[in-house]
Amino acid sequence: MSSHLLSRPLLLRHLPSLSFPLSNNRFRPRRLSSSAAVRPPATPEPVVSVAVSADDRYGKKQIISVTPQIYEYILSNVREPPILRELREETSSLRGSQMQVSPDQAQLLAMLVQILGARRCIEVGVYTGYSSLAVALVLPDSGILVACERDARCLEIAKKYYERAGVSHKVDVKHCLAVDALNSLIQKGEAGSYDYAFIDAEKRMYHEYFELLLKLVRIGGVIVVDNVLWHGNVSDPLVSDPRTVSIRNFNKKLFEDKRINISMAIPLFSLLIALAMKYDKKSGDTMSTFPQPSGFAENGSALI
Ligand SMILES: C[S@@+](CC[C@H](N)C(=O)[O-])C[C@H]1O[C@@H](n2cnc3c(N)ncnc32)[C@H](O)[C@@H]1O
Repeated sequence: MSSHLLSRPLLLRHLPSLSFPLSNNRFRPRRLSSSAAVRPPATPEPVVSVAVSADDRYGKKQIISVTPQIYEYILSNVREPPILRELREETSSLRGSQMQVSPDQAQLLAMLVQILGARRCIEVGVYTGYSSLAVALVLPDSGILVACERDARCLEIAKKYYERAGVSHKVDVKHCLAVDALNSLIQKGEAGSYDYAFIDAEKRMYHEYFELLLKLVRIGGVIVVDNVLWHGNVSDPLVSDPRTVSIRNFNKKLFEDKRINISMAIPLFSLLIALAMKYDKKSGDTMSTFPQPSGFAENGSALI
């Protein structure tokens, strides 16, 4: 999240072009070659591109870049509920299917909700419902997820899956512009009553969504923001299309915002999630207001 970090380009130490058979989970790539067949090397080679900061003061801390093979491995370690898999597969043939969060991201969002002990959640940008269903599945029966989406056809699919998963009673679908839905929640007196929010809609509206959601979440509540790297474009000063500029400015604003604690996490390909936890200005405390996560003991979570 830090503009300090962003201002220091990462050096990418990488192997030559690599290709990865997606079905093979072993960490051994094949080098691309102009000649025909290439024998696999006798000894295993490192398979990852490694990035280190150009600034020596970060030491030799290395960050691996996620190759298709590594990503395949991550995906093979996701416990994706069958109903989510069905929704993902139905969505895969639709226009915009690349927009839905990946199974590993959905698993993380669901775990965050569980760790928070969240009962009241908001999602801005539902599409066909993958991330919202992942959250609704782990909410307690009395929990509620306000799901904001402007596209009626997407919502039909989402509602079908909420129904099939038996979570419809936990999802309050708002078919309208997200800003209108959020303003109406504030007008109804619901400010400070939500535990968790996920922003995943129009990139140039991130500032507006964030300000409204910051009113709606409680102290210690968490706002998760998708796509804050925007395909890596935010770190490239030569890229200046409106969406990139908007997300770059948004990241800077969050970094400087004293009302929240922040963390930029989970780099997967071009995606990166930012977390903002609402801060208590008076006590400087975000933790003391956390409720005990309900059902935590029987549904133990492991963050690995
Ligand atoms: C990236 S997709 C959401 C993906 C979803 N979170 C998932 O994991 O499946 C963004 C969605 O936001 C919706 N959207 C964009 N602008 C919106 C707005 N102003 N109000 C409500 N929904 C909006 C789009 O119609 C689209 O379905």
